[in-house]
Amino acid sequence: MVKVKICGLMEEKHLQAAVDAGATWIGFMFAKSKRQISIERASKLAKLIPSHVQKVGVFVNPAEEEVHNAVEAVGLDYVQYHGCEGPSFINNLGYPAIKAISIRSYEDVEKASHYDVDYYLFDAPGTNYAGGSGHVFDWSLLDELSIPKNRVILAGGLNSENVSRAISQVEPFGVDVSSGVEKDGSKDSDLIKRFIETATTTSVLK
Ligand SMILES: O=C(O)c1ccccc1N[C@@H]1O[C@H](COP(=O)(O)O)[C@@H](O)[C@H]1O
Repeated sequence: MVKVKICGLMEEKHLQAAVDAGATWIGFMFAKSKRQISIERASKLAKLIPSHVQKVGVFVNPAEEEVHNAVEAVGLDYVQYHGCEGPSFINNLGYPAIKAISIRSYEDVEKASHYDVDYYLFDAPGTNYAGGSGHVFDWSLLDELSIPKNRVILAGGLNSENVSRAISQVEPFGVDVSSGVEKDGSKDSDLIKRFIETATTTSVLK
């Protein structure tokens, strides 16, 4: 079954909807974004998350100190690097890591092979911010991967209408969504439930 990450949660009711519907990862956005959350607020919300659901902190070119503080205060299980962080920066920090890579071309896909991380998150390039644009990239660029599929998380403009197609085509380990579970600019519990149900009931076998 495909794993699901719901990203950019800021309110208790939406977090609860994601947990109840079976999310594997909950993402807190610490980088500059309309979904940015403070460490204090994320720490409070994190206390409501059961231990089988993993907490991911999303950063864009952070200072090391910033990452250490958030991991400790929030109890993050993974750090998602969504900027231009290099392999040595990520390795030196030493936390379980997800490296996001913006995909415009096959050369971008190949950048994944430079990193030794737990998961590779392939996303569309950002517009106002480094990610969370709601745009889809050309999934066929992932047809020939040099990294194992069980390390791939697909992101970028996913929603309950296109996620089944995305899973059938890319066969990722997980999918990640932010804008696609929002209504009028805010997260929506029904959209979160529908997305998780659709993704987790889609067969990964072609
Ligand atoms: O969500 C944001 O605002 C954001 C800002 C800066 C870096 C990453 C961000 N979000 C990440 O992008 C993916 C895809 O978002 P979407 O589904 O296309 O809206 C999202 O899941 C976050 O991991």
